Amino acid sequence: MEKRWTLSDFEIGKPLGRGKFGHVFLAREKKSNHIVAIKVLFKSQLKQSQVEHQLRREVEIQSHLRHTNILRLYGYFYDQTRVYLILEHAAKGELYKELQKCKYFSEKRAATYIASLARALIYLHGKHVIHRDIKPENLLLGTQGEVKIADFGWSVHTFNRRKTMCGTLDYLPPEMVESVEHDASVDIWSLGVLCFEFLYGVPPFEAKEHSDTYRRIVEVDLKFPSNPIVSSASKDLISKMLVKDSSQRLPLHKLLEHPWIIQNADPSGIS
Ligand SMILES: Nc1ncnc2c1ncn2[C@@H]1O[C@H](COP(=O)(O)OP(=O)(O)OP(=O)(O)O)[C@@H](O)[C@H]1O
Repeated sequence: MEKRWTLSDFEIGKPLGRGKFGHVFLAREKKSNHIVAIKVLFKSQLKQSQVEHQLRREVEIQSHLRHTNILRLYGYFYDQTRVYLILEHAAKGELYKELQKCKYFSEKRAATYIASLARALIYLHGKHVIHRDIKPENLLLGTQGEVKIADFGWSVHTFNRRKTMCGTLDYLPPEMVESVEHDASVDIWSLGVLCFEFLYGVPPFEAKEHSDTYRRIVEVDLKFPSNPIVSSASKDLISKMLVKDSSQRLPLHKLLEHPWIIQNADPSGIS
C-alpha cells in the first residue's frame, strides 16, 4: 500500500518559485529528513482553467517514471482547497535562468545536456510516453548540475490504442503500427530546437511576427548565425534533427553516437 501523505508530514521551508497555478516550497519530510519540493495548487484555479484532467494525467505519468534526468514525483495529497505535489528538489533551479545568464552554452555543456535529455527521452518513449513540450522553461538542474525534465503537462501516454487493440494487431495498417514511433519524433524535433538555442542563445525559427515563425517552421528555414562560432559537427547534428519528414529525423540512439556528442558530452551528465 502506498503511503497517504498529509501536510503535517512536512516542515515547509522557503518558497522556491511560483507558477500559473500555485506556489512551490522547499520542504522536509519529518520522518526521513528527506528534502523535497512541494507544489501547492489551488483547486478553484485548476477548475476555472479546466486543467484538472491535464493535472491528473501529469501526475499519473510522472509518478511512474524513474530516471536521473526526469524530475521525480514522489506522491500527492489534497485538502478541501488545494492539491499538493511532492516533487524531487532540483537544487540548482531553472536551466532557463542559466541560459539567460550565460547567453549561450559552451559546446561541452550543450552536448552534455542534449545527451542526458536524449537518454531521458529514450526512456520515456520506451514507456510509450511522448513529452511534447521540451523547452528550456521545463528543465531544472539537480545538485550536480544534471538536467531534469520537469513539466509533464502536455505529455501523452500512447498506450491506450495498444491496450484496446490487444489481440487484433494483425489487422492494423502500417500507418497505425508506425504511429507511436512517428509521434515520438516530435520530441526529436524539439531537442533539435533546444540544441540550437543552447548554442546560439536564440531559438532557430524566431521572428517578430507569430505568422513568420510559423512559416519558418513549416519551411524548415534553418540558418546558422555566424556569431558565436559553432562547430560544423554541432550544425550537422541539428540539421539531422530538424527535418520536416518526421520519419527521417535522427533516431535518439543514433544521436548518442553522433561525433559531436561523443566528442563533447560528459558521460556523467554533469556539466
Ligand atoms: N522541483 C523543484 N525544485 C526546485 N525548484 C522548483 C521545483 N519546481 C518548481 N520550482 C521553481 O518554482 C517555479 C514555479 O514552478 P511551477 O512548476 O509551478 O511553474 P512553472 O512551470 O514555472 O510555470 P507554469 O505554472 O506556467 O507551469 C519554477 O519556475 C522553479 O523556479
